[in-house]
Amino acid sequence: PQIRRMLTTGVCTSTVQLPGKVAIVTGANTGIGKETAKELAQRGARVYLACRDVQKGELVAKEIKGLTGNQQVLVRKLDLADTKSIRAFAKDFLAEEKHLHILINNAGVMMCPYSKTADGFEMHIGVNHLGHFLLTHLLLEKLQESAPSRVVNLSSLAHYLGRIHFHNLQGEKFYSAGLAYCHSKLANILFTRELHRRLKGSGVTVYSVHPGTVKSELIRHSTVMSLMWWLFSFFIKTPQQGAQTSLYCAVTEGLESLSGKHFSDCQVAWVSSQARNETVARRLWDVSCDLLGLPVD
Ligand SMILES: NC(=O)C1=CN([C@@H]2O[C@H](COP(=O)(O)OP(=O)(O)OC[C@H]3O[C@@H](n4cnc5c(N)ncnc54)[C@H](OP(=O)(O)O)[C@@H]3O)[C@@H](O)[C@H]2O)C=CC1
Ligand SMILES: CC1=C(/C=C/C(C)=C/C=C/C(C)=C/C=O)C(C)(C)CCC1
Repeated sequence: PQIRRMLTTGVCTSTVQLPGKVAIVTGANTGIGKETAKELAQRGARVYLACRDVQKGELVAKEIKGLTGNQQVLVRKLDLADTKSIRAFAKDFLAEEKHLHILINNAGVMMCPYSKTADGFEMHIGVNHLGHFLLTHLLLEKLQESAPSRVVNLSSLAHYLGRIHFHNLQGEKFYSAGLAYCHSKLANILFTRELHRRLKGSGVTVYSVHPGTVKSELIRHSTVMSLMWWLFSFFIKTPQQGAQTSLYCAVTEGLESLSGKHFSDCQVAWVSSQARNETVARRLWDVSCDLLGLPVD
């Protein structure tokens, strides 16, 4: 029980309510994203569930509306493995909403066999990093207009094993499904830090998060991980516990001075030396813009 307590700590104790606030949670139809969306709805926000499978999203929206009594839970199609879908999602959202206060870049894939997104990006870097990079870019003006506003990027402790191999960003020269995930989670932290640097003074703050080791569908591509999760299920967080740090970064008052930082168990957490490399962060930003056809500034 003591080990369990140690591995499942971190509760967002903020009582902040969110009436009139607008939030987007990517990958909100299951796991950590679903619980994050539920807690935001519970606090009165209008929550967009950005899901690649709208049917799954609608079932979850119905469940959240029933549980929270908040009818402002909307489902929109977003496939982060397709830049056309990301652009369509952003276009419709910008036409529909005057504000965006909270963007939770939560969706993710782990250890999938080598595959590519619709635009030819390796799946981990494509969905976990480039997809969210483009989405955030397209919504940035709205976030700035709605300041104070926040961006929360789901990363992982796994970033420690990550490296940004600029000569092999798409895994074409060598590929390991496990490491590809780690590289993409490192990219999430570098993006957080660089976005924070660029947004200083704008009222938009940015945080990266390790949610803990959480029982979810993330391990769906790995039999070994599935077995470990099953064996150690007593020690790992529930999705509701896993959502606490995202929620903490999204709502806690007075967190502005910690923009750019990485959080775990609702506290600032240490990151690897690669994740602190400003030169790599700037280069990754430029390369990402280049790959996505965004102007490099
Ligand atoms: N679980 C854990 O132990 C840890 C999780 N994390 C991070 O937390 C985040 C949430 O993961 P978790 O809840 O555990 O995992 P789940 O697999 O349970 O949820 C992932 C979500 O991402 C969605 N998703 C996957 N690919 C796409 C895509 N192309 N476009 C849009 N949505 C997509 C999934 O949709 P669908 O259901 O349709 O597949 C699902 O809703 C991830 O970023 C993960 O890296 C970090 C550290 C540990
Ligand atoms: C060794 C060990 C564990 C394994 C943890 C692992 C392997 C975590 C992997 C996390 C990942 C992949 C995060 C995703 O981003 C448990 C289950 C905590 C129980 C205690 C002993």
